[in-house]
Amino acid sequence: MQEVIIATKNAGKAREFERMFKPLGYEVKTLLDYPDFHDVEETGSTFEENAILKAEAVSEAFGRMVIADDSGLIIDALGGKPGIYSARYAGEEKNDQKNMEKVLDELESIPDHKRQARFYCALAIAAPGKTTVTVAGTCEGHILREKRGTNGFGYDPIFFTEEKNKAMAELMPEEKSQISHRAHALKKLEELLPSFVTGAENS
Ligand SMILES: O=c1[nH]c(=O)c2ncn([C@@H]3O[C@H](COP(=O)(O)OP(=O)(O)OP(=O)(O)O)[C@@H](O)[C@H]3O)c2[nH]1
Ligand SMILES: [Mg+2]
Repeated sequence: MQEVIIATKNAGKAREFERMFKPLGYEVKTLLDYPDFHDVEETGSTFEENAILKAEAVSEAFGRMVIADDSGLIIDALGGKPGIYSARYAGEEKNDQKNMEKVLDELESIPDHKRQARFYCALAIAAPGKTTVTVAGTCEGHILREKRGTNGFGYDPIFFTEEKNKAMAELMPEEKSQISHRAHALKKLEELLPSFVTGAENS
């Protein structure tokens, strides 16, 4: 089986990529398999810039094809926040529960019809000697008034998808992998993958 390295330390993302790559014939490795690998600073001002920073840093270190995901939640009533700061919205320690509480507090006075939001995912693919490419996907919905469901990660319990008529955290993993921002972005990346394989991916 071919191996693909995803430059992430986020266990929720890692699970979703494992599920989505399996039918494509790729075994997923992430930075959770290489816990000593340093954190790549996300100093970009867009999702795409941060995805490129992560993919290129890890690709250079491993000499291999690497994919990185930079993603987040964009809430219209908050002028696009938390956006690229989604992981650390309530503080440096990256706490999903505190992030959701902060969003719910900030939206308390916002009526139901003004709670539109979307998840955004930029994927960057980098390989030695190749020009890095990015693709993106989105998933539309709105922010609930309280948490629902226990699946997924991040803001999934407060994000309602009209497409499934459920909170994201109420979806089975295979359902989220049909409609998510990450799934839509990966669909676009799929056809580019073969041209990035370096040969070192065959395990
Ligand atoms: O409910 C959610 N469902 C999702 O499907 C989702 N995708 C992204 N997010 C949020 O956006 C941050 C990414 O920030 P991010 O791209 O910097 O990743 P991260 O710092 O968690 O890990 P890494 O990949 O950088 O190692 C995450 O932590 C989450 O808060 C999501 N929330
Ligand atoms: Mg990050």
